Amino acid sequence: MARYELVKRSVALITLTNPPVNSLSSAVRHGIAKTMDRALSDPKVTAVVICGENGRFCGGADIREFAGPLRGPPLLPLLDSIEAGDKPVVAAIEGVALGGGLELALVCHYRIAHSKARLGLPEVTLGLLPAAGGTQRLPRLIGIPAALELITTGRHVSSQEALKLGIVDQVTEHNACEVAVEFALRAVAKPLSSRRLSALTVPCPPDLDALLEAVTMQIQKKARGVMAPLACVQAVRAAATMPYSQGIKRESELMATLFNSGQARALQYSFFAERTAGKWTLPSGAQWNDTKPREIRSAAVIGLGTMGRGIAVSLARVGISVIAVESDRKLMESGRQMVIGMLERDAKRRGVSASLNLLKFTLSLQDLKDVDLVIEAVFEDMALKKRVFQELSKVCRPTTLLCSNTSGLDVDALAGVTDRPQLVSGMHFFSPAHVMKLLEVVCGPRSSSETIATAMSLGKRMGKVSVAVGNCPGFVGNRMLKPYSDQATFLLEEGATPEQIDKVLEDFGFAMGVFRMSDLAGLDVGWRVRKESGLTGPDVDPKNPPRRRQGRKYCPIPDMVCEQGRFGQKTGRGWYMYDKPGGTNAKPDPLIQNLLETYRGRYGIKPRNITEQEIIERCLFALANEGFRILKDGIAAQPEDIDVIYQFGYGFPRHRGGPMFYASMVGLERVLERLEHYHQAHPDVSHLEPSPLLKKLVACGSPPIQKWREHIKTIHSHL
Ligand SMILES: C/C=C(\C)C(=O)SCCNC(=O)CCNC(=O)[C@H](O)C(C)(C)COP(=O)(O)OP(=O)(O)OC[C@H]1O[C@@H](n2cnc3c(N)ncnc32)[C@H](O)[C@@H]1OP(=O)(O)O
Repeated sequence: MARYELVKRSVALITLTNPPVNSLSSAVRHGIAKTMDRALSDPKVTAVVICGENGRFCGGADIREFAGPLRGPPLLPLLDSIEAGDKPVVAAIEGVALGGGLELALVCHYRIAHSKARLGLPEVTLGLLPAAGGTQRLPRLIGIPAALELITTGRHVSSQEALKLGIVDQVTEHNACEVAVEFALRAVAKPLSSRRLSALTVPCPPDLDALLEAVTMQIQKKARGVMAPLACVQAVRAAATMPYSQGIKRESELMATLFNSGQARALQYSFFAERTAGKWTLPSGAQWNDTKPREIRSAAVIGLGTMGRGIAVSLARVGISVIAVESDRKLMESGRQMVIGMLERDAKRRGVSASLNLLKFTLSLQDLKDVDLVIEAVFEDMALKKRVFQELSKVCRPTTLLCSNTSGLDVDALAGVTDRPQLVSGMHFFSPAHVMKLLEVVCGPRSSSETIATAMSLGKRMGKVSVAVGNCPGFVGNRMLKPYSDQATFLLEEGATPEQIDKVLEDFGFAMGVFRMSDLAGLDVGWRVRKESGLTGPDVDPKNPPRRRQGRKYCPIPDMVCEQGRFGQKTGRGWYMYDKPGGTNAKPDPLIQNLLETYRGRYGIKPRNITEQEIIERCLFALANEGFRILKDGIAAQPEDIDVIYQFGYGFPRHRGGPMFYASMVGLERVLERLEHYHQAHPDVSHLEPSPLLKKLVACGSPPIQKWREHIKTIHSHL
């Protein structure tokens, strides 16, 4: 796990060998301890270089080991002993030096980085802090403000930025290991005392308290309820105000509070969930690692509305040439201006030149005959989409992949009107498509494995977290949204207000409560869907009992809000009022309060006081309950997929892991018991009836989330 060689007769070269990222597993820590002892005790050795195999220095502690008891030498004393040694040690950083990997580099007396390397202390993103001396050494090296920023955000820096900050001594374009060996030979005669970071005093800014206060406030605003960044601030404060020996104790104490916290478990689960989601399997048995995606050089986007524009930008900025199609010249021209503006702003922010030459705008589908892939992003109307797919089938060459950005319509029905159903899939982007990281890749029953592999790989290339899902109304994300938002509107009937429900959800950690999110997305979209499905509007049978549709309980309040022309932020009025159309500053609106009171009066509903607990349980347990149904129906292959979708597409707080992980943390038995309780109180709300899979898992002793898959026997997997 750590290879030892003697090079240039007197330099001990220690290579970490734990692919793929050379994480500091117990075996690697053991290997470092053994090889360092050997180097320090061998009189032939005058200096040491530490590097990582396969061009990667070290990705930090082995996160998988956190779940078990500590084995092997603990990291902190091991690192302290490297720094205290009397032979110069040089870190040769290629690829990454992250977390414990950077802490290892910081105890080396010198650091050489390859020009393409990335460095950082991302522990905070795992609910932890850099507890192997990182919070004490980095401030001593680069000062409090810069260290505070890196430690509290976990941001990775390039080697060029690391050089500017003073984290590394040299950046090289050549083999960092060879450069480090030469560097080590030159360092032999030099004194080491000034190179031991723990011995340095911290350059402390005069306005330390104000700085720490400002950063704390920033964190509380941005990451409400998240513990780790606040603990990081306290650890850095210790570095600024205490000698190393005491600071390191404070670092350990703070780490102890974080290490076994639910937040740390959720964030570490989220790290692996994101990677698990990329590993899809289809019912045919084809999977991510045995199906080659097609190379996509050119693509077309049909429709230049909000979604189409964002999709065009996402494609062009990764070097794919894009033909954007509109049906109307005026719309095409305004779309062109907006796409160009978005690409220019994006390029400016990234310090690159905008790839405008990759864009072409047209009014004719005939121009698409040679593209590799088409993404249709027209209005959410099945008849219109079918016409587009029929036309594409005639126009595009037979090998062109045809994808729809539908947010919930039947992808197989679209495939059915084409001459190539195997080349059709859904690519459901989230708005704004050039910003939001989630992509649901919808596998129709006839989509080929190559089609899915290509859509997944294209998503990755565009920087998206892509998740393969099955084909059913709403797929995973929007199908689950229904019971969640239904519960929120039922709670309005019973006595809650939009701002009360949103506050509870935002305090839980959601980026936005359900009503603020609906105002942002536009209330008219759901209204149109409800009208089309006969739930509201003139087609509803007047003999229908009030507050019931299609045999189920129905809350018409969202329709009443829309009937008043309140479509959300864009109209300046929705569940809230805004300063102006397009405004974002949501204020409670007395008119909504009136509407709710009148409504309750009309139906004789006596408003009651609704607790925070009830809001959380009814909204979130109903959400997870639908997740269990989705798993049972084979629409998502694993709970991780659902959690990733909710984190990246719906603002579910990452430090809670996602709806399914949250249910597992609360305890499946408790979730079942509460759902049974609420279903008894609302027997006409089917979403509150506990799903068979939840019941089965509880009957099997509530296994950990990683084991749920073993209990899911889908009758027919859609994936
Ligand atoms: C106290 C705490 C201390 C001292 C710590 O050090 S906490 C760990 C801090 N380090 C990190 O947070 C780095 C985490 N890893 C990454 O950010 C990335 O993996 C990477 C930038 C190092 C590489 O990215 P990439 O090339 O895209 O590869 P993947 O992300 O797909 O990773 C490849 C596989 O390696 C597994 N992995 C990565 N890092 C670790 C780790 N530190 N411990 C355990 N396993 C790790 C990752 O899960 C992938 O596994 P598979 O999916 O292939 O099974």
